[in-house]
Amino acid sequence: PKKIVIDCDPGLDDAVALLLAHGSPEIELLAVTTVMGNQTLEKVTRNARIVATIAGMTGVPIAAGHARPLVRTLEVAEAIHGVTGMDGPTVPEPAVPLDPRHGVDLIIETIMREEPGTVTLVPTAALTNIAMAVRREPRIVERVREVVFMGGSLSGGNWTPAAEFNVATDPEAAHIVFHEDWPVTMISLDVTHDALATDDVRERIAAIGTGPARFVTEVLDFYAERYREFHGFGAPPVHDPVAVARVIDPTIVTTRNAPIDVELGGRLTTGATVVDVRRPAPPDCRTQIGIGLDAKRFWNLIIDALERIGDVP
Ligand SMILES: Nc1ccc([C@@H]2N[C@H](CO)[C@@H](O)[C@H]2O)cc1
Ligand SMILES: [Ca+2]
Repeated sequence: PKKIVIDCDPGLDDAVALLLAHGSPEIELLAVTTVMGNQTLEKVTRNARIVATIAGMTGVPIAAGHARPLVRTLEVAEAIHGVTGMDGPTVPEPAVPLDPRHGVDLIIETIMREEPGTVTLVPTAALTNIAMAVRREPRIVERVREVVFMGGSLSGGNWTPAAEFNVATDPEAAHIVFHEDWPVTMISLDVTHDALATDDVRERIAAIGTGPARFVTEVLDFYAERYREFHGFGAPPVHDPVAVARVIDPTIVTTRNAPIDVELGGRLTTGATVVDVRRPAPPDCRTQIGIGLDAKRFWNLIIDALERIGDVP
């Protein structure tokens, strides 16, 4: 199985990404770290522990990372994820402990402990923890197998007209991560907008009939309601699990090599990911962007993972 660390801000879709990783035999989830974004660090960290409780995910360390962006001020996505950061579902009290280490230290320790080239970093939030990990221990760059990041956009943002939320929340951190000499695959809005939680998908998940499946149904129903309110359609893109699906089965996401940069000084465009697709990428280009998703196989992965998790006492 592929060893991964998920750095997340649960977050309705982060929650689905965690369950997909936990229920997939192709994934060995070594650690979960949290970072501010969809809600405050305190709230998203509580949510990560709640998801672990629902999934019966014991033995995977969960550690909190940074509470603020490197330079700018935090604006949470409360309108979408709610005041708790995971509104909608009825949830238990978290019964999985919080690891006392800082999330950045857990990322570094995990990578430095495992065989070089075996750990994939899967950030599904602002890149603050990843950037700080790189600055604190530069040796992780050569040891990480790949960074598979949900974020960015080739065609307009969802937080500003130009910027996707995870990059807009901490553009300087994203700039750091995209300019290190490691392979980065950017799973952008252009790919995740095909990961739509349609009524049919939600019914198939509800039919699984287990506790975790009920939780995901309630998450997606709430998310759909919010998307209808804000974007006028009720089949919301479930962004974060697409990054995990890419690690599980790379053929589910088609990609192409392209240089990626981040705007830090635009009056209207700060946080925009600027991808150069004018010509074939130079041979030493280590960044690639998602350009297509096999949505049918994507949702089959999620349903399979939930069926494998089964009911949790
Ligand atoms: N409207 C909206 C804002 C933020 C997010 C979060 N940011 C990323 C998508 O932009 C995902 O990681 C998701 O958790 C999703 C929807
Ligand atoms: Ca997220």
